[in-house]
Amino acid sequence: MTYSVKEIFLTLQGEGGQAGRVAVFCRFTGCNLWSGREVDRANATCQFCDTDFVGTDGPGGGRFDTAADLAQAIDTLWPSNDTPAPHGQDATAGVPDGAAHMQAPLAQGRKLVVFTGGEPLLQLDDALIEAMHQRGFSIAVESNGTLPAPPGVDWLCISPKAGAPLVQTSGTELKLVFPQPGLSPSALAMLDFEQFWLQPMDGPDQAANLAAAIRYCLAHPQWGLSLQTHKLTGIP
Ligand SMILES: C[S@@+](CC[C@H](N)C(=O)[O-])C[C@H]1O[C@@H](n2cnc3c(N)ncnc32)[C@H](O)[C@@H]1O
Ligand SMILES: Nc1nc2[nH]cc(C(=O)O)c2c(=O)[nH]1
Ligand code: SF4
Ligand SMILES: [Mg+2]
Repeated sequence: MTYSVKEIFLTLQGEGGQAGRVAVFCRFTGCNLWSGREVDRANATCQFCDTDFVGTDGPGGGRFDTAADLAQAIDTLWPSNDTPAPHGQDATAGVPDGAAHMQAPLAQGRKLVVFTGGEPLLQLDDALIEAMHQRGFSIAVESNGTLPAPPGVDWLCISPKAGAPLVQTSGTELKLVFPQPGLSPSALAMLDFEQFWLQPMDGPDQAANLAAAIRYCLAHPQWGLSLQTHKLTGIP
């Protein structure tokens, strides 16, 4: 399996229930709901995408022939931690990388990779999940929910899109870009997720979308507000 990757970068998770956490982002090339070309946007199933996922020319991007090669490239970006943690505790001290996933999967301080795209479930497979776990990473995924998630994902974020079939109806967090004509939060509220977020649609109507999302959350407390904090802070 060859993996096609737009970019790999270290940043803070900007969105959802893990906002603020340090993570390596691996952005796969390609999506099943839009070609990524501006000439195709108006006819795409998903028309509001804020991301360039075309090609392999971003920082750290490229084609990786094996899961081991891609896992190594991702691991290289995790900051080497030579500063002792408080109280002499290191979350991973004495834990061989191969056994690190026996710890609480999302424990703070653990290595974290976020697979996104494009649509990561077009490429993420068992071999890559195994290779990341072997290196001590917890695995988060940002998906549009049109494809089934493989087992072993530690944090699964599903962001459904109006007009696209929702196949993956369970996960950790459901993060709905809001508003989307034809896809009401009430149609998703009974699905099997631990957290429910409204994320205001970025674009020309961002201010109105933010106000509408806040109003909806205040009236429907099952839902919380997810801000794209990386855009507020100016980080990738
Ligand atoms: C670029 S997508 C890639 C992952 C996957 N294809 C998906 O759609 O979930 C990453 C996240 O950004 C969200 N997103 C994309 N465009 C957005 C926009 N204009 N405003 C707010 N969120 C957006 C998506 O819904 C998704 O949660
Ligand atoms: N900082 C940061 N957080 C993010 N959370 C989801 C993102 C994505 O594009 O999938 C994203 C992103 O692009 N940057
Ligand atoms: S599904 Fe995700 S990556 Fe694909 S076009 Fe929509 S927001 Fe962008
Ligand atoms: Mg993004």
